[in-house]
Amino acid sequence: MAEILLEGLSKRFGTEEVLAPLDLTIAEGSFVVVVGPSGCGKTTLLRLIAGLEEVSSGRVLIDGRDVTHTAAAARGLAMVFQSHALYPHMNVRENIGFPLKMAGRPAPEIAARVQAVASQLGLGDCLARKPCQLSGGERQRVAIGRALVRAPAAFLLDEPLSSLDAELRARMRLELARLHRALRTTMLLVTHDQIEAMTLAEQIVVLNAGRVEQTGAPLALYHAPCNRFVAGFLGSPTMNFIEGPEAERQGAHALGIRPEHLRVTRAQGLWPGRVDVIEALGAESFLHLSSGQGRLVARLDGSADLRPGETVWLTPAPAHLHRFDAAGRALPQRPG
Ligand SMILES: Nc1ncnc2c1ncn2[C@@H]1O[C@H](COP(=O)(O)OP(=O)(O)OP(=O)(O)O)[C@@H](O)[C@H]1O
Repeated sequence: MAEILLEGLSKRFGTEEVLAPLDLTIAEGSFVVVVGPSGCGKTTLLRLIAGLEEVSSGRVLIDGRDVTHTAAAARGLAMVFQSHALYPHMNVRENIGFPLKMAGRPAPEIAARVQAVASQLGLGDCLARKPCQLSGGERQRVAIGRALVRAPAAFLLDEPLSSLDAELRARMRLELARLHRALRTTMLLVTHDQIEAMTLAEQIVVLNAGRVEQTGAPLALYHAPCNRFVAGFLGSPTMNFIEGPEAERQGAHALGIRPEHLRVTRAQGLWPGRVDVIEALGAESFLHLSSGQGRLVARLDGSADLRPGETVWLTPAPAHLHRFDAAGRALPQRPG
């Protein structure tokens, strides 16, 4: 287990700055998720930490040791990639044991370590199988096992779930969370999937165009985003944004209200609206509405007793109304 400290870490490719200098502490044993849109620099950040890319400035410290110019293999970190890249001709036992074999460890030690890791990951019954005889989730666990067998100080995971289908991804999310709880090894995962970030992270780092927008606990960011980018990036369906006279009346350039905080009633409320489409999912429904404030989405528990075309009233919950200035920065909540 290790603490990873980044100090003023930055990266330029030629004249293009893909990561502005960033400071970040990844506490020992924690699960940190870096989330951001495609091309924002997530993979580059992992590669800098892993030692697969030279930094342009700044330092990487692992447990207080400056490893900025240390070779990747000597950093004691394990990187797990999107493509699990198992050796197809080797069985699970050989795949997991491969790094120890390469390191010239004696056969009895390899056998014992592989056995221990496989039972930790619930792979004890699959040791003789080849990758093509495994499910996607099992393959993923073998890839993690191969990293785990070297007892890494920390795991760096680059979109490890993105090649899986939706159902398996949801299952593997849970498995990763369980695994982290069992191992308590420091994990840094990068993803463009905000649901993965919200459900896995103890701490989220929102990255946008090479800059850290905000860092914090998932729900802290969800409820108190520091700007419009973070507000719009976290949450699904996304936050409703309202500009124009209504926002100005409330002393802001834009208002933000999440779908679950927009009340829909037949009795008079704040803004009139019309139901365009209802997405009924059973446990919840999403109402797509037209109003003088633009198109809005509201979330209701259960099914809605409403029909498309119906006129309704919309009222945002005042305690959950976000206000943003013209630069997109969050303004303080209005008292009352
Ligand atoms: N070796 C390189 N040379 C030049 N530019 C690069 C190189 N590697 C990455 N980039 C650029 O740096 C930026 C960040 O890339 P990076 O792969 O870190 O983004 P990402 O957030 O991981 O994206 P994605 O989610 O699509 O994988 C991109 O604009 C990319 O084109």
